[in-house]
Amino acid sequence: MVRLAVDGLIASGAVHLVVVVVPAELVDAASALLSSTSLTGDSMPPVPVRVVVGGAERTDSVRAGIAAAPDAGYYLVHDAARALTPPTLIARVAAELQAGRPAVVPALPVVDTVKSVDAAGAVTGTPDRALLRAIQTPQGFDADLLRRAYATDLAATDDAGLVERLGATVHTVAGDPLAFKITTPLDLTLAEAVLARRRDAPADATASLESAGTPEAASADTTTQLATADSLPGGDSAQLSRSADRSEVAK
Ligand SMILES: C[C@](O)(CO)[C@H](O)COP(=O)(O)O
Repeated sequence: MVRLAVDGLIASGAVHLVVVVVPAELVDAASALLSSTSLTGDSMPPVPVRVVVGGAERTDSVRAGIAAAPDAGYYLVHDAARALTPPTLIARVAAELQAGRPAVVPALPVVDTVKSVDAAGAVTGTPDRALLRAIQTPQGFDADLLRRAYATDLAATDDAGLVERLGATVHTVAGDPLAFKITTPLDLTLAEAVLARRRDAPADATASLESAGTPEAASADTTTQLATADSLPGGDSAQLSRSADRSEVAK
């Protein structure tokens, strides 16, 4: 999953450096796994991949990743668990940063009705589904903004949550069903099916899967969608890829 996630970031053409954050005991294995990953198309320079040690919480790991790329102009924070994220989605997030957005996240409409509950499990409310979005990665940020967010002691389940607490506006772009988080055994079965189908019919596998979610996803997009993968201006952009260190990931 880490390898696929890093390959996707590089294939987007939008990154200059990838920092992979892993538990200490997996540094050697990750380094070996990724040693031949700094590959790009014929006309592009290779993208270096650095492996660094993370921390106990998501925020500790992202903080370590930021420290490993101190000169970046932009950061894309990505989950290795979203290993099948299409490079076009990564490029879409990067393009919005390039266009001047300080914080950009991929979003999909929510298909289930969502309820809040109290500690006893009793329903306390039903938020309007039309106003909800499921948020994916990579999440893109102006580097100074993300560094400021990480200079605080705030906690959140995603990086955009930290940036929101600073009062910054976070913009959404259309997410992609293929950027789903591979967390449960069922997710893994789906991921394997996607990869098998890609091997058997590379051209139409992704297209048909993407089209299943695209019209609704497009309606969630509050910004212009660009499908090109231009490099970001003004110095390095860095990718922080979370390690697949979740205990619930199926082995
Ligand atoms: C960042 C994220 O993928 C957005 O949906 C999600 O919050 C990550 O959660 P995790 O518990 O760290 O996997």
